[in-house]
Amino acid sequence: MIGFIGAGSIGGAVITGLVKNGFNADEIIVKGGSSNRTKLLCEQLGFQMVKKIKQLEDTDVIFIAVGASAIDGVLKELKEIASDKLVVAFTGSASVANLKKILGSVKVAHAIPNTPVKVGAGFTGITYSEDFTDEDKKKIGSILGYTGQLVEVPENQLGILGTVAGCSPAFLDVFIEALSDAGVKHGLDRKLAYEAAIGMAIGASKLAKQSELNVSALKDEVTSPGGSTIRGVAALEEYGFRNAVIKAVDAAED
Ligand SMILES: NC(=O)C1=CN([C@@H]2O[C@H](COP(=O)(O)OP(=O)(O)OC[C@H]3O[C@@H](n4cnc5c(N)ncnc54)[C@H](O)[C@@H]3O)[C@@H](O)[C@H]2O)C=CC1
Ligand SMILES: O=C(O)[C@@H]1CCC=N1
Repeated sequence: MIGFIGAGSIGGAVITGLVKNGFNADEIIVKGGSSNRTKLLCEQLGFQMVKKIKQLEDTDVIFIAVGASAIDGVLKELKEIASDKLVVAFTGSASVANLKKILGSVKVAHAIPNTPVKVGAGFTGITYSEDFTDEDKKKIGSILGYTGQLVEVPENQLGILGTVAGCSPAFLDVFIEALSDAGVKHGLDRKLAYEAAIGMAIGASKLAKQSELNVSALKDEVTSPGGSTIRGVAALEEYGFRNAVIKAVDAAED
């Protein structure tokens, strides 16, 4: 059995990704917050819902998906039942050291998933406490593997990995929205503009993943000499697109 504390944006996305990609909902117990969001998700997915953290006693892995203001209270309650469990916190501001400070000898991990976990196409960075065995890591991999890629990194790289993969779905969404707006400005139907922009993002990402060429060379393949694309690329440079992306990552990191 696995447990979740918090089923908001990222908790709900991970639970959805698990169930929609074949993880048995009967093996998931969720302790949600005060809104009825967890209840609505429960009606869709069919996991077990509980009101108190101590009702997660029969689980062997617990995922914490609450924000920074709630985590200390959650950890203090969790400590009473967590001694034999693996605890993974998604909370951005958490750290292995801070988790250990409250949970003591409990094995803990800090992970930053991204919202595409919801459709099994996520990218999750994870750092384990030193006492995690290979078997423990395999167990976490066998669960989060249902939601996409899981990559172990040292904790000093988890923050920036979480920004590049975890915050950036929002950046890409802004790009897709802007591209669609531009299509509409030039006369495209709104629905078709979204379909074209999203279809392009999926296709170009698939090509970037599968091709032996790097993204710079893939860009070169689109820019015909004297053609329209290179004029668009030059305009992106003129308006500081590349620098805007770097500044967005700087801002998220700060
Ligand atoms: N949204 C995202 O894409 C990602 C978020 N994170 C991190 O995950 C954390 C949560 O973020 P979101 O899901 O976006 O926020 P959210 O506000 O959507 O979800 C937090 C949930 O925790 C629940 N909650 C609060 N106290 C609780 C308690 N005592 N017991 C049970 N549930 C409780 C709230 O009701 C809420 O539904 C943040 O620290 C964030 O940095 C990490 C990776 C990605
Ligand atoms: O915005 C946030 O703080 C979280 C961390 C990664 C994605 N969302």
